[in-house]
Amino acid sequence: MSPRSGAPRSGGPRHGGPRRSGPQSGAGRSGGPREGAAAGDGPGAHESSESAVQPARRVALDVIRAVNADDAYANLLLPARVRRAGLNTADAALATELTYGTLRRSGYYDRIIEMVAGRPVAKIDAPVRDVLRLAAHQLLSMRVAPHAAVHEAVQQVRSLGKSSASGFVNGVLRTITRTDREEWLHRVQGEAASEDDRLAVLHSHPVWIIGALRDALAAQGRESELTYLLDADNSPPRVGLVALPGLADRRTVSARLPNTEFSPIGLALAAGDPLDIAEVRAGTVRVQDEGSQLAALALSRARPVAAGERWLDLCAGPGGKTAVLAAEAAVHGAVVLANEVAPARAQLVRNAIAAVPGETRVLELDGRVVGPQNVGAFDRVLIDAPCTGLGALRRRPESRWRKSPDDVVELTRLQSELLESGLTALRPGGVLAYVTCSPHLAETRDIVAGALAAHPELRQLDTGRVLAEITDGALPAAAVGLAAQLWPHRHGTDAMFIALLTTAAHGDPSIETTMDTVDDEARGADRPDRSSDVTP
Ligand SMILES: C[S@@+](CC[C@H](N)C(=O)[O-])C[C@H]1O[C@@H](n2cnc3c(N)ncnc32)[C@H](O)[C@@H]1O
Repeated sequence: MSPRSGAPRSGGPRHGGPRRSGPQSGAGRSGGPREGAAAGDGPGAHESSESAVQPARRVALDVIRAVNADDAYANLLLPARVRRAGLNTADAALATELTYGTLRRSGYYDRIIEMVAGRPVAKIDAPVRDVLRLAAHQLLSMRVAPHAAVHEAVQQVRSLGKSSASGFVNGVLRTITRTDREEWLHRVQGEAASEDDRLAVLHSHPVWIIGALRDALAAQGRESELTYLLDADNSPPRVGLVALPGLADRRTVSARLPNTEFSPIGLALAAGDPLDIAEVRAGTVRVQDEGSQLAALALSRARPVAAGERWLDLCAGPGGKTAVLAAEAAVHGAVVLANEVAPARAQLVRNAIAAVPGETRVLELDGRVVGPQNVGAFDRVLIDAPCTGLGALRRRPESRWRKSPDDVVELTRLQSELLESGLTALRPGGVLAYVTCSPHLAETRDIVAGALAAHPELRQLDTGRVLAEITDGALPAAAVGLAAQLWPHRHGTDAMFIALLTTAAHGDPSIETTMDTVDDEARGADRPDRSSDVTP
């Protein structure tokens, strides 16, 4: 079966600092346009230029500045800025494309800016650099008239109090417009130091992430799909909604919205504000990626629920999966305990489950202590572990540039400890779902293999089979061993990894009928040394 996403799109660069100081293009060779003084150029010019900037571009630059200068999150800040600016629907869509597109592809644009300017982007004044990236996105990836993009960029740099850099901005951007997009792609690829570097620049992912994604696809025999995945990471995700079981009837809502392809409780929102939907305002329909829905259902539907079961959601914030689990539990007379270490996120969990009847308590503990305090107390446990989020790059445009291989090292330690705690909390014969929104093998396969190696009594359930039942056989090619790996390019979901584990409880027939064979390979018998996975 071929991947779902369409033809590859252009774009993409690497993160981080300068790699090339030497100019490559004609303009670069001659030293490139001069940036001028970096400091503010006088108050009066600033205000009048600001009002001259088109509102969507003003909002986009504002958000990009906050992301790059203050570590803000675009997906959180943009909606607030759009509201504050009172943008109409068309301008809001434009601001979103400008912001997300620029942040995602800034690595690619940086390489071109470096070629033209004749210096590393790190040596360009940060606000000026952001103006250049925003304009480069319009010139290289959007259908914006070049003169409009250049003119607005010059106005923007003035509005930032950097009038002396306006000639530099004008020069760099005009030089970019003189070469067509295909030729830029060609030139940038010609500069690449290796095949992974070429893909990194072309698809705007850091090189170490290219390697991690390649390894994860290869584990499924799908390495050839890498460029489809990279393209999908650069494409806006569709908005998915979940109709909480027992609280919202998907058939009623789907009279207005189409069902999603795989999740039996999912709906797709093609356009518009989810808050325009009454059920969303009531909290019975929620925004949620289809992959997250399937992860929660894999646990709640792994086997029939007995009334009175106790379920634990150990890393619950902000509560998307808790809401599904709590709704499922309420239907069957089970009870959920949620836990989230960050108090603000624990509050989001409480908000997420406000519409769900029943008493779902939310603790605010380090998940590593919850197991030892509740030995064998839960029938089902969800460990939706903190992870690099490499499977959700579509949603968080800046995140790929913020993560590093060091994060993998730190996170994998925490993931193992949280899984250990969850296993301690699991009653013999109970079911545990280990889930990440990352396909990185060190965070997925290796964590599960470590647990299997440490606990001879532990077994893997056939997650692919459980998902096949949930989706009525519709989910293609998700199995990776006895676990499951979803993909943006293949399933249109975030790249969720799901592994179902159980301990064999003597005489528990429900386990014997759902349990597949033990995956000895996953236990680590022939496990390759993955330590190299976390180096760039
Ligand atoms: C991937 S997110 C969970 C997403 C959530 N299940 C949902 O569907 O909305 C991981 C969560 O684990 C939390 N976390 C990180 N370290 C933790 C710890 N030691 N104990 C418990 N939670 C932790 C993070 O704050 C984050 O909210």
